[in-house]
Amino acid sequence: MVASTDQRYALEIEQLSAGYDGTDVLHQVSFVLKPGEIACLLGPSGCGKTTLLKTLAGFNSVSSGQVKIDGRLLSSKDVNVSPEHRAIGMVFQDFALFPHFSVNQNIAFGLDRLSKQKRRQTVAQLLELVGLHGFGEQYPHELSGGQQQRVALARALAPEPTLLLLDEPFSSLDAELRGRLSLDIRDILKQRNATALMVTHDQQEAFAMADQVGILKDGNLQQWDSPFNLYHEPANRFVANFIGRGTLLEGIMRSGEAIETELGLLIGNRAYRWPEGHPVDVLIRPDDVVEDRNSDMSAVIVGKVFAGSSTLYRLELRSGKRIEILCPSHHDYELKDALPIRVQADHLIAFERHDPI
Ligand SMILES: Nc1ncnc2c1ncn2[C@@H]1O[C@H](COP(=O)(O)OP(=O)(O)OP(=O)(O)O)[C@@H](O)[C@H]1O
Repeated sequence: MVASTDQRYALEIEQLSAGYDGTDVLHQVSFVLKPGEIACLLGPSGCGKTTLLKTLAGFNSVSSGQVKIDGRLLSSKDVNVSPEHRAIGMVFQDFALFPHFSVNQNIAFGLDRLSKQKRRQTVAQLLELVGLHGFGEQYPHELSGGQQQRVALARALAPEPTLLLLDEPFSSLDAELRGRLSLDIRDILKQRNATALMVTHDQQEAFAMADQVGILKDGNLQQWDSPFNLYHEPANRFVANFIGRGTLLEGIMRSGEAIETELGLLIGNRAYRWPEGHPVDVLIRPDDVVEDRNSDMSAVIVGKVFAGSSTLYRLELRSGKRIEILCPSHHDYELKDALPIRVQADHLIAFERHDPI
């Protein structure tokens, strides 16, 4: 095994390509996780999220690149440390608790090396941590889905793995429970200073839980960044469309930071790299547009989704292009009303448009 000179990272993935039967599904994926960081992988179905977790866990071989955990080389073309020697914990969507073991026995499963007393102590601490004090003698079938998932987490954390992998751990739970549990689990992981990588389909969940989020498309990592940056600084059109809501509006550069669009001359508050006259597409998010009774620009309401404290309106512009706007829900409009609007954005993301107008 090769010891890394750089011990700052819990996980280092460098130029990793891996797949099945000689065909790569992941292509030169690189990112790092610091100790105690939580990251999520997002991407369309089939993009390779689970394959990446399986490769990190040691179930898939690597065709090129390498995986290091805590500075230890675990996977490369010539090295493949077996799953049980990787110090990795795993939590999957179907919990996979042992049905004939009590909660205590499930959590103690990977703790053979500890003395009986230490084992009992560790299990009690973990039960407390996951909010299941007093449930130790119960069996999995006597617990709710959320409680079972907490036991699965406690079991995975018990041997103090260097890295925890979670594959859609909340997907079989209802929406409300997922929301609560994801925040609880973030707190639990942070209290343990655990380093974790989670696959999810749910952007809100990823944003709520993760310090870093990776966006995969066709096995290629598009961006590895904080949730804030993914939303506000998407690296390309794919990320811009995939993350959050928004519309790409056609525009023409009028100066270093001004773009003419059908919503008027927009000042992007950033230096773009294109010359005057260059065609671009500007990303307009629902929070970039506000209602403004003094504006002489309006758009027709063609859709309305009430969401309690706010309402999302879909508006049709003169060109037929649709944008969305988020309004406080006490500002109530009807379909077909003309809503006066103004673009109010701190900064605007634009992409070069290759097609001539
Ligand atoms: N055991 C396997 N053998 C061969 N190909 C596989 C195997 N498992 C997955 N694949 C293929 O690898 C690609 C990536 O699959 P993977 O399960 O990693 O995607 P995913 O992003 O996790 O998808 P989802 O979001 O639908 O769970 C897909 O094209 C899939 O068909």
